[in-house]
Amino acid sequence: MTVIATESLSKRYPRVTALDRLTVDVTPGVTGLVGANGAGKSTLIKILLGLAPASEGRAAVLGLDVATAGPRIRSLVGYMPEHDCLPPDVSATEFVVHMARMSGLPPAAARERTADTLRHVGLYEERYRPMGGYSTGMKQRVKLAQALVHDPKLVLLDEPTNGLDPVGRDEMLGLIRRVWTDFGISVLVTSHLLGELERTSDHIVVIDGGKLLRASSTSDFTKVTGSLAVEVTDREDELLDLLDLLTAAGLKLRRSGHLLQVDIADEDTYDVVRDAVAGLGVGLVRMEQRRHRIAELFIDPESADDPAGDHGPDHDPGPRHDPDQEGGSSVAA
Ligand SMILES: Nc1ncnc2c1ncn2[C@@H]1O[C@H](COP(=O)(O)OP(=O)(O)OP(=O)(O)O)[C@@H](O)[C@H]1O
Repeated sequence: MTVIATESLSKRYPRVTALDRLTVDVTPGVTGLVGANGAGKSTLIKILLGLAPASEGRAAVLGLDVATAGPRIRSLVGYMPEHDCLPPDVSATEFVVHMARMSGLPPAAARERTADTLRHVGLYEERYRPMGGYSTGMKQRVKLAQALVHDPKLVLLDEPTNGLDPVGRDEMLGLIRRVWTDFGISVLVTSHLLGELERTSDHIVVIDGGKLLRASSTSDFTKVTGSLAVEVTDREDELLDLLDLLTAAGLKLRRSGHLLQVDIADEDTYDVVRDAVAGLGVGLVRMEQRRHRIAELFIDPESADDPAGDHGPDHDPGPRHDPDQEGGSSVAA
């Protein structure tokens, strides 16, 4: 069963091709749509809601054709827009009740569902105050609540973690995960940060320049690109002992000079490597988890015989560190 299916979907503006023959299926659960700014994420969402026509190709949401069934789709789907769009003089309760009424809920049901969804997103006393005085995190929560209030089958969340600090981002990602696990509402969530979507999503779709780069389950995704870089001091005998021990422990690894790149099989991999290093008394220079880089998404692991060779010890820039976005690896250049 698919909740979203697109077939050779294109959207051309006079100067830009925002979507370029995108064919992708999204199944129930949480799906992360990741791409740099301008990759075409918001354009895709607008087409899926039936708010913008495609230039070519087809798309269906919950089995409904976006070209003909826009109003029906919008009654079954919740949408959280990217930008700040909340009226400052209105309280969260008033606003979400209004959105529920717009979706066709009768007054009593609208009030009840509003209270439930605002509770779910963690807004309590503040819900009666004008939203102009809210923090970014509170505004994002109200935007999530209004997307959920009419009990949709699917929600489309456009950059819900935008502008949040690391704690706020983790809380938002936790809420999003629970939209699926607690309520069974499927989620398509966009971000330019691959790392944060990996933790939240069952599936990941990566687009770049409007084209599909990759679509797979998150576990396949991390299996392919997750690796530990282990750099040891230049004692060849120690290095060989470590290689033997890790291979005997069933780990897959590649060697490039004094750098071992160990595929992360599961959460125990780190401990196995650490214990082996400690047990042998090998001099360890560094050990760190390689973050994803968008370039790596192009590498087919079956055909790349020595990925470590591309990023040898002298060239490996190490994990991408984005000071604003701690904990996530950015796919933006
Ligand atoms: N109405 C429009 N008219 C012309 N060009 C547009 C329009 N909307 C989007 N674009 C262009 O289409 C491309 C894709 O934009 P889109 O907003 O879908 O990207 P995005 O992945 O959502 O990025 P962001 O996170 O920055 O919004 C961009 O080059 C953008 O400038």
